[in-house]
Amino acid sequence: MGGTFDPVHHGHLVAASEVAARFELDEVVFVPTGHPTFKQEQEVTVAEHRYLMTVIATASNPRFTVSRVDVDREGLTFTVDTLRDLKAQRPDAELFFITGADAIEQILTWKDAEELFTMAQFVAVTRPGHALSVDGLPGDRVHVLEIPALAISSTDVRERARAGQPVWYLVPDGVVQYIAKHRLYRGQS
Ligand SMILES: Nc1ncnc2c1ncn2[C@@H]1O[C@H](COP(=O)(O)OP(=O)(O)OP(=O)(O)O)[C@@H](O)[C@H]1O
Ligand SMILES: O=C(O)c1ccc[n+]([C@@H]2O[C@H](COP(=O)([O-])O)[C@@H](O)[C@H]2O)c1
Repeated sequence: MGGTFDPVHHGHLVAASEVAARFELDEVVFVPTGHPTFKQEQEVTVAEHRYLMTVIATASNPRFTVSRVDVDREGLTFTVDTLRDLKAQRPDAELFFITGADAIEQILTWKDAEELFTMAQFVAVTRPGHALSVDGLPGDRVHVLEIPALAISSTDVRERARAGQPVWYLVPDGVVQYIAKHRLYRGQS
């Protein structure tokens, strides 16, 4: 599952858990972006903080891991590179890339979009506030999964933290504490 995870929240974790159960996945690899290509206009928290919060959030689940491939790669983050790197590390694995409804909607504008579908299957999960459409995408490589609706976004968590509002129960407890300890999101939205 790729994401900017700024910060990781329970919407991400439920999506990963649901897809893992439905598709009987051995492992869900969370891949925080290095420099997200579609978020160049906005301030994004340094990758190391986002990576560490993702490690904290996933630590208790034996099937969840976190990869540094995008964080450690120079330049903008493209999923075609993510999948290439993951495949090189796990040559025998069948890859599924998990996305929410908003992300899958844009996938045809991603770099090397056609090639992506040859490298992995895609699982598009429902997300409150976003219509889930996979029209025009290859039906044999793109799956749709309805998951419990959690109307949580990283944007909302950042805005709450900045406003001094609680973020308990929107993100894992360790992430609440990490945000407070490092005084994240105090000066941005
Ligand atoms: N509440 C949610 N339910 C289902 N999928 C989600 C949810 N939140 C995020 N996702 C999906 O997780 C992936 C990573 O999302 P991302 O890290 O950009 O979080 P975000 O909450 O959308 O962040 P932001 O508000 O900063 O844009 C995307 O594919 C996104 O669609
Ligand atoms: O490869 C691309 O062109 C591309 C363009 C936009 C987003 N993505 C990926 O989609 C995932 C979610 O991205 P974001 O910006 O919504 O956090 C993340 O893994 C990104 O690397 C990938």
